[in-house]
Amino acid sequence: ASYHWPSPQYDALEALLYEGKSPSGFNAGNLGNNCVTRNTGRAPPTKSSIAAEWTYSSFLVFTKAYHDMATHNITDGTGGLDASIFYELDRAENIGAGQVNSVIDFQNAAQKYISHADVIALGVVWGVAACSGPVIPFRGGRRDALSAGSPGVPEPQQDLADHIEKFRLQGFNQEEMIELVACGHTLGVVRQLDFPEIVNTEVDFDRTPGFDHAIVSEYLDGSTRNPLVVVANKTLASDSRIFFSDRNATVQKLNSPESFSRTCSTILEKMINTVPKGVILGEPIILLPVKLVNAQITANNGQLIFNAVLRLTKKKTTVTTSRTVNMYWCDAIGDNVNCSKRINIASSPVERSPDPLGAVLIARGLSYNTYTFNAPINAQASVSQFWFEVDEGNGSGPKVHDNDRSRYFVAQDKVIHIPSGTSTVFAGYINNNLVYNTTVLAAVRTSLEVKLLLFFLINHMAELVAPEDAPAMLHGYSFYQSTLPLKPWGEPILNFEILTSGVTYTDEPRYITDFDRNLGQLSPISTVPTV
Ligand code: HEM
Repeated sequence: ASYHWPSPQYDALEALLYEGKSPSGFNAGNLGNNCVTRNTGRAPPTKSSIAAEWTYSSFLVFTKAYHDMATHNITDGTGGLDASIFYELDRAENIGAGQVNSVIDFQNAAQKYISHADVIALGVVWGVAACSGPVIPFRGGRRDALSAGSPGVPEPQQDLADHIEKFRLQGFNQEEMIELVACGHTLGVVRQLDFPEIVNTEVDFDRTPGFDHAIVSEYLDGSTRNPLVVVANKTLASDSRIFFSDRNATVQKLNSPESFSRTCSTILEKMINTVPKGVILGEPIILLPVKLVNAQITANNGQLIFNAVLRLTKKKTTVTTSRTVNMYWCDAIGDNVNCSKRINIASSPVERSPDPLGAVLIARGLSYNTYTFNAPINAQASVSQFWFEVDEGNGSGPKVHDNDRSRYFVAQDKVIHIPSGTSTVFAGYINNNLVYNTTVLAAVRTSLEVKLLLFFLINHMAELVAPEDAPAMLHGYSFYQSTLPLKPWGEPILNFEILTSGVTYTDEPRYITDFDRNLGQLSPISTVPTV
């Protein structure tokens, strides 16, 4: 199946996987810059520290992903990677306060198109890629459980037969069990806080922070400090029992960079794709070379604007200095409807490179640029279809990107979001959580009789009303406003729903801040006659 716009779920999963852009609006792209192997403790609750939290969260979530998946039972097909972990945190087998924090962070990251379970699976892909491991293929479509699953997480004091049986129930044979434990324990530590009978501080499973075969090479050459091997009380030496359970045959096979990377990619893919019976995962999410990131009608300083953002990927090594990108569009109403007379053109978009890159992009040696158009339009013309032309400036001529000839379109222009009247203001703390007041300004076509106008912000909802001190006129539109106190996590994302006499219009969720940054610079526009 090939990609065709609009595919909002694919777009959301693709952005999260490759750009590290969370559906709750938080940019987790910094994951790619770090392979943090120690949980240094929960950072104080400031906005800037959220990024740091994510860095180790993705890593901690790696453990959580296994713990979540461990509820799978091959006999009846129940359990698996289904985010049931949220209901299981009070179990002894899920010990570890840091882990609870990381799960709550990830809980907030899910949204309309992405389940919590998909975010947990992504944590594994990110965590491994950020630590220079393989890029595990990722599919979306996991479904969230509504209650706890059956217990199944192995614990160090259990004997070998017990562990073999637990992994068998999860769908892994003995060799796969050894692989999974080695691949999991190449990252991270055992903490005194959680396991005082094993360590009296924090001890790494191996000496290298990266995702590599040191976990098995150190074990095989006898230099290992792995707490689950060298612990004095041998009852707790579960890694030792597991690795030696086939006389080291499997760990020996894993003892090279290539075989470790290849085997771990396969076994971890199997782990994140272990889902309850009946859940069907989608195709692997591939990086889109050409992607429409955003398209909406909006306004600034009384000017109606058609805002569109195109994303183009490139190899990090290829520098394209002479690339030009133009946007073409047709009017939706008036005497030039659907380009009956003229085609509109916007040029010189604002070009941006990502800051910073997501882990999976770095691992793939890829980067991207976005091209933001802000074309001034008027309410009597609006926008129907649009498309792009890209010229790399290398003599090969312009290339049309028109969504496989069906072109892109603006979903609706009835209710529009006005970024300049939208703000989040720090309001204080509630139970150690930051609280912001979020004010949202929208404009609605004056011709519509509005019965109810709602906006949604993460899990919150509020009604918008005409503001007392309305901003300057916007021809063809009237303003509506509301303020909502909420505990945001990352950067808020919003969408509107408007009930008029007869029809309900809903717009797509958008990131407030993403969009704010892009406004202000209008694109030069021109027209050519339709031939
Ligand atoms: C018999 C099976 C297993 C046992 C007994 C076991 C036991 C443990 C223990 C005791 C810790 C220390 C946790 C802490 O101090 O908070 C740990 C950490 C960890 N385990 Fe396992 N584990 C097993 C299998 C796995 C598997 C299959 C994976 C993933 C594929 C995995 C991934 C991890 C990771 C990434 C950490 C480090 C977490 C961190 O640093 O925060 N483990 N494990």
